[in-house]
Amino acid sequence: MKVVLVGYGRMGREVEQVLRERGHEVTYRVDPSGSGDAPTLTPSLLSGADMAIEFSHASSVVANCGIYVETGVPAVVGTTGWTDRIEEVRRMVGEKIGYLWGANFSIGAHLFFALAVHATRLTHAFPEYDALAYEIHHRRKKDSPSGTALTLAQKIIEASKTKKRVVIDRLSRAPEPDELHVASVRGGEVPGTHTFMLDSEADTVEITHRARSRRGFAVGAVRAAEWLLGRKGFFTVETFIDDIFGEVANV
Ligand SMILES: NC(=O)C1=CN([C@@H]2O[C@H](COP(=O)(O)OP(=O)(O)OC[C@H]3O[C@@H](n4cnc5c(N)ncnc54)[C@H](OP(=O)(O)O)[C@@H]3O)[C@@H](O)[C@H]2O)C=CC1
Ligand SMILES: O=C(O)C1=N[C@H](C(=O)O)C[C@H](O)C1
Repeated sequence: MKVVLVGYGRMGREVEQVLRERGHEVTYRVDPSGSGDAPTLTPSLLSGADMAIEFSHASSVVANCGIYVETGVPAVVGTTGWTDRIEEVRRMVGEKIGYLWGANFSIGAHLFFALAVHATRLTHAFPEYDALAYEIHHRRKKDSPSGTALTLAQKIIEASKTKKRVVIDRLSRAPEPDELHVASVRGGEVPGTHTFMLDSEADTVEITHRARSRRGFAVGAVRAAEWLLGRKGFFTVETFIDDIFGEVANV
């Protein structure tokens, strides 16, 4: 595949390495910081491209989607922090191009989601267990909570009989029993750690996904791009995971 990288920061560089290893070609790197070949995405940069892979900033996702649709180039998007506009993007995409978004492309994160959802269902019989979640990321991360934490929270709300709403950040009050509290910590170089906890008077059950590096995210994104080629419509990474690994993504 001839791939345009949109966003050439930590993830863009990692994706480039995986693309090379898997026999793909990077035709342009788009990044406003001066580290790429061009500062912003334009339709001409996508000419002749088979795919765009975007790890950029939340503020650019919707405008870039318009350019993918205009040029007919499919895109895999890993950028987080913009899902308040997901329905707008879904409508823009329609059946015109293939567009796949995921908050976390690492396979282990999807095993983590599946385990957390299963554990939540098991606690239907044990209401003494309360659920909570927290995530830790490097000091340069711009969005909070992480896209992965928000995705996890949505899945837990759907699976839980008690938790109905997500509350984030610092609470200056006690959470209500139907609120799932999701907290974020930022610092150091942590590539991404997410913990789901079930806690009772007797004990604690913890499920953690801890990325060792960004490689797992990048491999997943490139595999998702290979999967997307030739497909049309708006997909999330769960569809791709489900397709290649069976029911893991949707237990
Ligand atoms: N789905 C997944 O598996 C993963 C998702 N992510 C997400 O990916 C995103 C990027 O992460 P990461 O690479 O660590 O961040 P970085 O800050 O290292 O890289 C993002 C780059 O995108 C650039 N950028 C900003 N606006 C645009 C634009 N309009 N067009 C092209 N490039 C742009 C930034 O430039 P500048 O700094 O000048 O603004 C920056 O160089 C984040 O939203 C993060 O949460 C990260 C890891 C895994
Ligand atoms: O910004 C990051 O680094 C990461 N962002 C994604 C998220 O917001 O969930 C995925 C991963 O945790 C790394």
